[in-house]
Amino acid sequence: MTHTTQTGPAIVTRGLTRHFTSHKQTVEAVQGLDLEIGQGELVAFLGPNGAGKSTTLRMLTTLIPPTSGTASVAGHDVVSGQRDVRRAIGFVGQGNGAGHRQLGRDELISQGRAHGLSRADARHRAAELVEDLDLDAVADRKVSTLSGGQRRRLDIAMGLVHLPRVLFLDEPSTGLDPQNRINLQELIQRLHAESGSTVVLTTHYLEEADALAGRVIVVDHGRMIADDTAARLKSRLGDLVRLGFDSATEAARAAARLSRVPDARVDVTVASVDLRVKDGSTLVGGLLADLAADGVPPTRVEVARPTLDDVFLDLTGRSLRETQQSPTDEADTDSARTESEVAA
Ligand SMILES: Nc1ncnc2c1ncn2[C@@H]1O[C@H](COP(=O)(O)OP(=O)(O)OP(=O)(O)O)[C@@H](O)[C@H]1O
Repeated sequence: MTHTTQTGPAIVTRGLTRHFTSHKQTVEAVQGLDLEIGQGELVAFLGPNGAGKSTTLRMLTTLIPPTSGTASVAGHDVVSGQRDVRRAIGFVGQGNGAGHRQLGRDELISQGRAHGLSRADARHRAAELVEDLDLDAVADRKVSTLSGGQRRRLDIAMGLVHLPRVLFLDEPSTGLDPQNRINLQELIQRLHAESGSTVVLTTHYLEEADALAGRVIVVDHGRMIADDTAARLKSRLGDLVRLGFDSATEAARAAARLSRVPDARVDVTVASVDLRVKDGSTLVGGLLADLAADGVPPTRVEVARPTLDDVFLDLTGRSLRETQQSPTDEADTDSARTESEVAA
C-alpha cells in the first residue's frame, strides 16, 4: 500500500484546548497541547482513563471542534479544512465501526463506495485489504458472528480503505485477550512499515506503548507530561538498585555512602535503600565492593530496569496501573457523551 507524498509535518497543534460543560461543571479535557508529529511516525498517546487521549483524537479527526487553539492534519486545518482532513485520514474509534448484518467484505466495499471509489475499484480495494489484514477466513461471514479480534481487524481495514495518509486508532486493543492484543500490535506495526502512513494511537496499556510506538506521548489531566521514545523516557529515569540490610542503622550508613554516587537518587525505607541511577546494572558490582569495604554489605540486592509505569510514577506520583478505572466506570463516562458535540 502506498499513497501520495506530502511535505511538512503530518500533525501540528498549537495551544489545542477542549473544555466540556457537564452538570454546570467545566471539564478541561485537553489543555494547551503543543505538538508536532512528522510524516511516517508511529506515535502512542499513553495515559490513564480520562487523561484526554480520546478528546485529542476526536479533535484531530474533526469529530469535535477545539474550544481554542489550532490543529492541522495532513496540512489542513481541522476546522476550516474539515473536509480535506477527513479525506486524508482514517479513524478507528473505540466502538465497532462495522455494521452487524452485512458480510465483512461487503462492509469494506460499502466503505470504499462511501469514499467515492467506483464499484470495481471498491471491490479491488476490499480484496487487497482482506489479503493484507489476513481476513480471508472472515470476509464472507456476517460481521455479527466475528470474534472481538476479528472485528478489530475488520475495523482497521475499514479505516484503511481510502489509503489514508494519517491513521488514528483509539484504544485499538482494548477488550482483546492478550494473544489477540499481540496479534493486533504486530498487524499495526506491519501496516505502518509497509504503508509509510503516519499512525497515531491511544492506549492505556504500558506494554503496548512500549512495544509498538517509536514515540510515546504521556498525557495526564489533559496535559502532555512527556514526549520521547520509550527507551529514552526509561533511560532518563535510570535503573532501580534496591539493597536490603540487617538494620536501619546499616541502611542509613550505606545511604550516606551511596549519596556520593554522581547523578543518583537515594531513598531509605527502614532497612532498605533504593538507588535510582543510570546504568545501575553495570555500576552495581563496584557499589557492592564499596559497601563491603565500608563494613555495610547488603544482605539482599535487586536491580530492575525501569518500566513506563515507573516513568509515569516519577512524573505524576501515581502508578498508571493503579489509576485504571473499572469497566463499569468507563461505561458511565461514555454514556455521558452526546452526539450533539460532533461538529456538523
Ligand atoms: N462529551 C463529554 N462531556 C463531558 N465530559 C467529557 C466528554 N467527553 C469527555 N469528557 C471528559 O473529558 C475528560 C477526558 O476524557 P477522554 O475520553 O478524552 O479521556 P481518555 O484519556 O481518552 O480516557 P479513556 O482511556 O477512558 O478513553 C474526562 O474527564 C471525560 O469524562
